[in-house]
Amino acid sequence: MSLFRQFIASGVLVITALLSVADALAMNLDEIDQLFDKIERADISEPQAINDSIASLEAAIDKDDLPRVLRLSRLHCWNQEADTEKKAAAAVVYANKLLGDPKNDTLTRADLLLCRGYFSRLAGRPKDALADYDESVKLAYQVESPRLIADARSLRGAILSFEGNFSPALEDLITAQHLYESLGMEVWSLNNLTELATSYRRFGDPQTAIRYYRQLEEKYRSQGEFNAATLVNSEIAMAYEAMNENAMALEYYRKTADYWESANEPLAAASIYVNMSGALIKQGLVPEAKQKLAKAEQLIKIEHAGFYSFMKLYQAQIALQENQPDKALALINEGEEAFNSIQNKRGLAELYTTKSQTFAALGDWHSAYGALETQNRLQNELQNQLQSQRTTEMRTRFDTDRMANENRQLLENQRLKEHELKILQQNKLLQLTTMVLVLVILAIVSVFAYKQAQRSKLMEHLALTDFLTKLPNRRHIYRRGELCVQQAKKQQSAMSVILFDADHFKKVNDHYGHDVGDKALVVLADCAAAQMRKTDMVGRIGGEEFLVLLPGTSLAQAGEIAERLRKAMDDTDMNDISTGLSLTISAGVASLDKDKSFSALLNRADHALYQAKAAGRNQVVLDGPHSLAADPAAEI
Ligand SMILES: Nc1nc2c(ncn2[C@@H]2O[C@H](COP(=O)(O)OP(=O)(O)OP(=O)(O)O)[C@@H](O)[C@H]2O)c(=O)[nH]1
Repeated sequence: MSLFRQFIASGVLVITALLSVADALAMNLDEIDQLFDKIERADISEPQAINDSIASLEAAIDKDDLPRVLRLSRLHCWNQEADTEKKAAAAVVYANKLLGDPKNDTLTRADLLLCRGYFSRLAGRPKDALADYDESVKLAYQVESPRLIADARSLRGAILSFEGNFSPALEDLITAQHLYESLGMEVWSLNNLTELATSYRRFGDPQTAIRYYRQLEEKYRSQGEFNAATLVNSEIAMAYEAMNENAMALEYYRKTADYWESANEPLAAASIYVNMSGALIKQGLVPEAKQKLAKAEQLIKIEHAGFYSFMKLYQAQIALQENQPDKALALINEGEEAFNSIQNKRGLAELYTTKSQTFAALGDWHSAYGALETQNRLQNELQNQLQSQRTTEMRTRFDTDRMANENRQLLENQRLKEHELKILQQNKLLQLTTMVLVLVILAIVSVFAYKQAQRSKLMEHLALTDFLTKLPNRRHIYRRGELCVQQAKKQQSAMSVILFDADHFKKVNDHYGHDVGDKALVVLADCAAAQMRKTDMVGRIGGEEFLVLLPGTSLAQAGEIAERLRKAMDDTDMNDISTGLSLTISAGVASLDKDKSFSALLNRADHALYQAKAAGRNQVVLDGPHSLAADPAAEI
């Protein structure tokens, strides 16, 4: 029984161990995935912390775990340095190498293309970047990954917006915005919102831009990201200026410039001074504008073409107001060159207005008229552009509902896929647990069945065995007797029985006690069993009465056997059991006759035994003289 208990205990242990191994494994993979998520969501932003996390992922990921190996490869791609064009170009080469891996799945390929495009743009190759972004968006939709679609469309939107291609830019950026917000990816959502707001500003919708910028500023300030909040402030100032709300613009410019001064970022402050001067001049605050431009001039050089061009324009406007048209014209020429180099039409249009006024101040009416014509042409071009942009805006806004619907569908699909995956994983664990449980139950049932069979066998043995002598009991030997008779009849062979009984056993009990009587019976049983062949059977059929079955044995042979037994018993020394104890037996022998029934055979043996007793005991009597003559086996 203790073995059985041990077995159950070990079964329970196996289940517990298996479950805890599965648990530990899942925990480990969970931690790996959580770390991936953190890095990808930009929840970890310190470069050193990112490198450390990637190193620990490298150590933890099994090299046969392909999905995670590929996820790590994508992370490696994005983690390349690109603070110079040279480094960005090296990152493109690295991305190319990763893209060459034949084990890449579609999702990985899409992400690596995006990564290569990103570094191509930083390396000054916007066309390559756009081609990669296009391909990446296509693949991201194929694999229906909302995260990747958001990334690809955000990056593509930014580049399209920069190139002035507003319709597709807004569609990309709005889609990415919905997705990032739905996925709860805050850092990327804010990043994308900045692009979106700037696109609206560039596109001629400063009100919408300001609405987004204000959301961003609030968010950045609440997160303590003051540099980012200040960058947004300067965008707000520019948007107000575009709306001709110069007082508001100035308020934001001042706030921004003060921040960069106190943060010891003089170049950033200088660029704000340039932008600020335009609003100051429009507000009639010329001396302050002059003072700010003087400060800016110390740091803003020709390579900062965007600011340099406006700096020259504003300086020219001041020179003109101060009645110095020659100086103004020289400044205008420098500014014009810079505006042309960056193809800034809006700046050029403003510059040509000042140029026309300057020529007029110089009395050169012809050139003044020419400049005015150029200004008109530029203005018309800008107007037309604005018109087509308005149409674009209408279309994009109209399409917003469609984009939102598409995104909802996409996210729903993603949610379903994740749900299915979860169920699949749970099912696997369930299958494993069920298998283990079934095995354990089978083992337990087998042990039970085995034990039960053993017990039944024992019960049967006990039911057929005499408890004292361990010989077959009456039921057993009678059943065997019937079988032997049937077999003998079938085979036409002889069969005999000896029925023997201890003599005056009552006296033994009375004189020596019941215990001694028991022991004497055991000696008698052992003696009889020892005398017999394997095919014979001795059984105890009553208190001190025994039966011997002798298949294939004639009456005469049986008589001899009975005599041998009688003699053996008579010779047995029983002083070991009790001094002076001796025991004899009387036996009746009968052999299978015409009647051919076991009970008839027994009756005749019983009759012979009765005769042996009557004749004085300690003797063997064969069943009547007729039987000897009639016994066919006797002739064998
Ligand atoms: N010790 C012991 N005695 C038993 C057992 N079974 C029966 N007896 C006794 O055996 C005795 C049989 O007595 P009887 O039937 O009178 O026969 P007997 O004394 O042997 O006389 P004969 O058979 O005529 O020689 C009885 O006293 C029973 O109590 C047993 O298992 N153990």
